[in-house]
Amino acid sequence: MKILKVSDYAEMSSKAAEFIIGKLQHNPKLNLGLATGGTPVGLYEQLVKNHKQNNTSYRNVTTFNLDEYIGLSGENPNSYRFYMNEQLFNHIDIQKSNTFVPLGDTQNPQQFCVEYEKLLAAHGGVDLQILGIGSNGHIGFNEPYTSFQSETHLVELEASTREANARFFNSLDEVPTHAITMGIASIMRSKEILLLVSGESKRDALVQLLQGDVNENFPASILRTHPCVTIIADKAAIGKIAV
Ligand SMILES: N[C@@H]1[C@@H](O)[C@H](O)[C@@H](COP(=O)(O)O)O[C@@H]1O
Repeated sequence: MKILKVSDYAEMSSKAAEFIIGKLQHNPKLNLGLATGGTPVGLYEQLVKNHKQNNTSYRNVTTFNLDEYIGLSGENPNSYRFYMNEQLFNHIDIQKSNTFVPLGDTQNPQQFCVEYEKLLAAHGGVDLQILGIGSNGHIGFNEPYTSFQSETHLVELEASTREANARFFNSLDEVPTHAITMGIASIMRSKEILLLVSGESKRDALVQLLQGDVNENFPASILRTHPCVTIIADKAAIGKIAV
């Protein structure tokens, strides 16, 4: 794993944007795996800014999002589909039909998961996957003890994850209890992974990722076994960790 140390959230976001734009210049048909949550908001802002200033094109890009809450339609402002449209897709020249986010209001989540996995394979998989990390080490919505062999599946969210994400909802009760997420094996099939880590609240998770064992009790630890991972972490997240 390569680790790039940056001063703060703003620098993490601009370095991550530069990283993606560099990949797009080599491969305008990039299959880009996207994450939601607070961490990549600044990155998406930078991508939008760059698109406006430099005309970087996403016309031939296909995107796959990691996860979505069960029970929320794409029109619900708390859905990850809505988030992606607002933060990124509505402001760049991507074809909406090439943007895939799991369907939170699907009638048949199990079947949907199988189809999503097929869709990823049919497109030749993800070239570059953007990831954030939960403080318990979750990636996507793969909570601790998720099998490293898992593919896209339905999950029950941990109380700590629902509490961490309650800040986006009116109350904790409104946070869905379940989600669809790409599995650990699905994420690990990406050719390349870019993990963004910002803030003191992620420091313990970063220590565990860099220094702990590769173990299903800490899902992100599997990234240590991937051949091409870059971590961009800010000073607040790194603290005194030797990197
Ligand atoms: N499902 C998302 C993840 O994809 C995200 O990376 C992580 C960290 O979120 P944040 O960036 O808001 O700290 O938790 C959320 O629950």
